[in-house]
Amino acid sequence: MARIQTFNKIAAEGIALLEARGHQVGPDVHDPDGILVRSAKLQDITFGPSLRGIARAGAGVNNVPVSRCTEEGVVVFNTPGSNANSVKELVVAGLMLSSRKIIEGCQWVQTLDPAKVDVGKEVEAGKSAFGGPEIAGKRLGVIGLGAIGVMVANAGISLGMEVAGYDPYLSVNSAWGLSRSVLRATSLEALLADCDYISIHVPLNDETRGVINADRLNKTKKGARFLNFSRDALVDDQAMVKALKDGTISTYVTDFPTAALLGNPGVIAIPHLGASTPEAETNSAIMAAQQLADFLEQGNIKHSVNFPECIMDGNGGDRIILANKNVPNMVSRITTILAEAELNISDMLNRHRDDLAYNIIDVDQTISAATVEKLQAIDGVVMARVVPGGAG
Ligand SMILES: NC(=O)c1ccc[n+]([C@@H]2O[C@H](COP(=O)([O-])OP(=O)(O)OC[C@H]3O[C@@H](n4cnc5c(N)ncnc54)[C@H](O)[C@@H]3O)[C@@H](O)[C@H]2O)c1
Ligand SMILES: O=C(O)[C@H](O)COP(=O)(O)O
Repeated sequence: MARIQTFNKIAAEGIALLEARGHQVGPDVHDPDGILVRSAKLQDITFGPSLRGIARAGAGVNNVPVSRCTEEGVVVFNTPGSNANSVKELVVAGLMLSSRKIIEGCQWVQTLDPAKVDVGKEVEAGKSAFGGPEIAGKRLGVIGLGAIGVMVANAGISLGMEVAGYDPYLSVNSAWGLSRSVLRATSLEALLADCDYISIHVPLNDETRGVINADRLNKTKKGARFLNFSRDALVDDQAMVKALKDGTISTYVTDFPTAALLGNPGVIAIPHLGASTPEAETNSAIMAAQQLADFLEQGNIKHSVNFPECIMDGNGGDRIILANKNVPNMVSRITTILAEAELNISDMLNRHRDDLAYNIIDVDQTISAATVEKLQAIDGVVMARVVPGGAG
């Protein structure tokens, strides 16, 4: 049994999956082996020595101190694509809201006093103040063509838009899913200069922080509508407010409101609702719970953002999982210690990702605590554990 601490309300299906597998789950669990989280910030949390994995039920991991986790041998998971449809649907709504003055119009209708005016007559007389263009035939630029960006780009095509995409790291999987009608923008600047509607779908990291800055906004097509359903810090708020004031951007739709944006005309601020559908919450919770349980029970790693993918069927005997710096001679040092302990390796898988290697090693005999200690003491070993319950 593992102890799993939750840091947000996680959909019941995910909790049930873990409990059905015999794990203790909840917000008050102490000394956790695993953490299950949505958007709660974990940067200021000190992790105890028992922690082995963190599963983010969702896509963005900027709330998790991933580098620190890697150094401490903690595997971080996310759930790619689990909430993409939910976000895509809200982006489609955002396109409409950015184009037609639906929110202002609805707010105005609520101000009409039926005791004083004929509401139907007043609506017909006043509606011309709330018109706006159709999106069909206009050009949509999608920055980042991952799980969400591909769906948004394809939805744009279905809605009769011309769509251009920009993603220097486009995966083969995304390329397969992308409509052939989507044009390739040669650069971010070219996309910004050419598009009437722009939607950004990239992770927040050191490369993308502030990617939409004053310089790029100055080069953006006059009157463009900008949608941000990714993260607040991708966009320089002050520069966006200025662009809204001078008409460079006509509407900024964001799922990540900040103090600097509130009260500015042209801002449509949504309270981070992109993934708030029962379908997305259930999908994400189940995927996160499954991945965390598979890792804690068997050492298998799927959809980690800091460890390599590594999955091996067990043989029913003891299993060691071990992470080490990806430098020469590590495997021989590990296997030497196992040989000295007279352990026969029945199966072994070694994978690496950047500077980190991860090993799953099944042996025919029982592994002693002393052997694990020797493995942990090898210079360059970040983490070594016997998976409780063996590799069956
Ligand atoms: N509003 C919400 O509730 C909500 C929900 C899910 C995800 N998100 C945000 O959306 C982001 C994207 O989610 P996803 O599921 O599509 O992730 P994803 O990993 O499937 O796709 C991200 C894409 O961005 C691309 N990319 C990375 N750096 C880039 C750059 N500098 N320029 C252009 N493209 C770049 C990658 O190649 C990848 O194709 C998440 O990281 C998260 O921050 C928000
Ligand atoms: O990155 C994500 O998956 C989204 O921002 C969703 O966040 P949430 O799980 O807090 O709704």
